[in-house]
Amino acid sequence: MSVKPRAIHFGAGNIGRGFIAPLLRKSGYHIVFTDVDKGLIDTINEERAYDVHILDGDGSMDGEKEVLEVDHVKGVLSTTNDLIREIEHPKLKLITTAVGLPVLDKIAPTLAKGIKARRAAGGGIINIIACENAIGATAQLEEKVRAHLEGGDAAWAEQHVGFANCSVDRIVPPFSPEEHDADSKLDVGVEEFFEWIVEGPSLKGAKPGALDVPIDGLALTDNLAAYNERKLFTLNTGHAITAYLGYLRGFHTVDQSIADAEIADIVRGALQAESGAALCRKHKFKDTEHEAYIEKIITRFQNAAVKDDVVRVGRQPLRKLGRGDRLVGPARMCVEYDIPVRHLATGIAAALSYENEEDDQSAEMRKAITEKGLDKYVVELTGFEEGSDVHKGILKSYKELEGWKKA
Ligand SMILES: NC(=O)c1ccc[n+]([C@@H]2O[C@H](COP(=O)([O-])OP(=O)(O)OC[C@H]3O[C@@H](n4cnc5c(N)ncnc54)[C@H](O)[C@@H]3O)[C@@H](O)[C@H]2O)c1
Ligand SMILES: O=P(O)(O)OC[C@@H](O)[C@@H](O)[C@H](O)[C@H](O)CO
Repeated sequence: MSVKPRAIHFGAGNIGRGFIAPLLRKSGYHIVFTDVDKGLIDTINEERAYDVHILDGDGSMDGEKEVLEVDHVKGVLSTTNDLIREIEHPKLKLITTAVGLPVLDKIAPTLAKGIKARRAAGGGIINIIACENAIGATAQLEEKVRAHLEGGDAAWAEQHVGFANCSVDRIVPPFSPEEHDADSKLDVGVEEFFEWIVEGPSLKGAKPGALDVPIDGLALTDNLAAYNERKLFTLNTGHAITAYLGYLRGFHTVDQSIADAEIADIVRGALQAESGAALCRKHKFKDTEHEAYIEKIITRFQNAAVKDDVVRVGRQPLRKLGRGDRLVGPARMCVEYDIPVRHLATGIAAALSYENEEDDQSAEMRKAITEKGLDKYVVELTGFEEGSDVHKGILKSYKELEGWKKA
C-alpha cells in the first residue's frame, strides 16, 4: 500500500515554494501550503502546480538552467479551521515553516490548537521544522507552542511531536514571471545550490533520529549548532554586509555590490580572518574546507541571473543586528577568541547606516540613533562596552561610511 505522506508548509513565499516544497514533492509528499495571503492561497488552489526556475546563468534560456514542476499542491488559509483539519489528517507527517522569525509568535497558538485536535482525533507522530534564518528557530517555536499546551495535551505532544532545528540555505529572491515568460505568478526563481541540514536526534518516528519518509536532499546531523552557525555567520554575514554597503553605494543587486572591489575586500576580510577564524576555532572546521565554503558563497553572490535585491537582503536591520544574529553574533564570537573585528565592525556600521523609509526597522533604528546617540545605542544593541575596541571600531566605520553616502 502506498504511503502518500502529507506535509503542511507555513508560508507559501519564496523559500516555501522555491526550496522546501520542491524537495518534499520530489520525495513523494503531498504539500499543503498555508498562508495569511488569501489571494496566494486562492491561486494555489486554482493552479495546483507551478514551476521552479533554476537561475544559474549558464543555460540556453535567458539566465535559466532548468525548469522543474512542483505539482499536487493545495492551499489553506492559516486563519481558518481548514488548517486545524489538515493538522488532524492521519497522513500528515511533517510541518515546516518559512514565515520569517517574528511570525513564529503568531503561528504558535494555531499549531498548539492543531496539536490538541490531532490528539483528540487519535492522530500519530508528526515532526515540526522551522526553516527560518536564526540559530535554534525550531526551539524558539517549540517554546511558544508549549506555552499554549498543558496537562494531557502537553504530555501527548512530548511523545508525538518532534521539534527539530535546522539550517536552511538557498538564495530565493523575488521573481518576476513576466521577465521570465513564466506561466504562473506562483512560479519562483532559485539558485541551483541548496543545503538543508536538520538536527536528527530531535526527530520522532518509527526510527528514532530519522523521518519515516526520508527527504531526498535533506541531511541529518547530530551537530546542528556547528552547521547553523557556519551558515548564519558566513552566508548571511557576507550577504548582509554586501547588501548594506551596496545600498550605500547606490547598487540595486547583490551581484552588482560584490563586483565592487572595496566591498568584496571588506566581505572577504569579515568572512575569512574574522567570522571564519572564529568558526574554525570553535567548531574545528578545517581551514582549507572553510576557505572553499567561503569562496563558493562569494561565487553565489556573483550569480547575475539571480538579481537579488539589496533591499530584500537588508530587510529588518534590527533583527540582523540582534546579538545572536549574523553581524553582532560573529563579532562576539571573535571577541571570545581575541580575534580583531575590523571588517565585521564595518558591517555593523553599514547596517546602522541603512536608511530606507520603507523598512520599519530602518526607520525605528534611525529614530533611536537620533534620540539615544550612536555611542549609547551601539552599546544597547551589541553589548560591546563603550570605549572597547569593537565599540570604537563601529563608531569609526560609521563616520567613514558617511563619505560613502555622499559619494
Ligand atoms: N528567500 C531566501 O533566500 C531565504 C533563504 C533561507 C531562509 N529564508 C528564511 O525563510 C523565511 C521566509 O523567507 P522568504 O524569503 O520566503 O519570505 P517571503 O516573504 O517570500 O515568504 C513568507 C510568507 O509567509 C507568509 N506569512 C506571513 N505571516 C504568516 C502567518 N501568520 N501564517 C502563515 N503565513 C504567513 C507571507 O504571506 C509570505 O507568503 C525567513 O525566515 C527567511 O529568513 C529565506
Ligand atoms: O532572510 P533574511 O532576511 O534573514 O536574510 C536575507 C538573506 O540573506 C537570506 O534570505 C538568504 O538569501 C538566505 O539565507 C540564503 O540561504
